[in-house]
Amino acid sequence: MSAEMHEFKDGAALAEGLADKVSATLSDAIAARGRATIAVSGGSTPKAFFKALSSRDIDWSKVTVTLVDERFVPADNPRSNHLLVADNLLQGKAKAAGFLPLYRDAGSAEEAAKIASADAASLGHPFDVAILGMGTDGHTASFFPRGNRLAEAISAATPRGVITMEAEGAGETRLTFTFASLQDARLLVLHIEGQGKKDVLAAAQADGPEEDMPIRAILRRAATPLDIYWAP
Ligand SMILES: O=C(O)[C@H](O)[C@@H](O)[C@H](O)[C@H](O)COP(=O)(O)O
Repeated sequence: MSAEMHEFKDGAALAEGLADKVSATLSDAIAARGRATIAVSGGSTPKAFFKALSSRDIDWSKVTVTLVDERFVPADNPRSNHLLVADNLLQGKAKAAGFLPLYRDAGSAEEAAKIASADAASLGHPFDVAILGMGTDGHTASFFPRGNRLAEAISAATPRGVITMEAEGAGETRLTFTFASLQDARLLVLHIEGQGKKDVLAAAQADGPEEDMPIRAILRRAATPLDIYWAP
C-alpha cells in the first residue's frame, strides 16, 4: 500500500501541521455527515498534537473522540490513555466533544471489550480520523509482537470492534480496536518522532513477517493510504 511522508522541522511544527490536517478533516466530516469521529493513540508522542488540536475552531459538540487502544485500568490511573486525552485534548474548545472510553468498570477486560465494541458500532464506520503511534518494537495500537491475540487482531477476517490483548512488556491487559476498525479510516495517520522511529519504520517497510513488526499490517494492507507525520 502507498504511504506519504510529511516531514517537519521539529515536534512543535509537526503538532501544528497535524492539527491543521485533522481539524480540516473533522470539519469536512461534520459538513458532509453532521458529525465526526476520531480515534487517537496514547504514549508520549501525541501530547503536543493534542494541545494544538484542542484549540482549533471546529464544532466540537459534533465530534466523538475515542482511543485506538487502552490499558485495562480506570481513568484515574496515571497509565490510562483516557486520562492523557482528558488532560491534553478534551480541554479548551475541545471540551465540548464526546468521549467514548474503551475501559469499562466491568468484571473482566473481555466484558469491557464487548461493551466498548457495541458502543463503537453505534458511532458508525469508518472512523473519520485514526491517529496511530508506533513503538520501537514495531507495534501499533496494541498489536504487539507475540501478543496473545495478535493474529486475530490483525486478521482482515476479524470484524470491527475492540478485543483484549496481553503481551510481555505491555504491562496491563490492553483493549484495542482491531485492524478492521482502523485500516479504512478516512484519514489514517502514523504519527512518529525521532530518528530512531524513522529507522524502525524503514525496517518495517522491508520484507519480513507482519507478526515480527505488526505495523506492517497497516503499511501493507490498510485500505486507506497511510499518511506518515514525522519530525526529528
Ligand atoms: O497507548 C499506547 O501506548 C499506544 O497506543 C502505543 O501504541 C503507542 O502509540 C506507542 O507505543 C508509541 O508510544 P510513544 O509515543 O510513547 O513512543
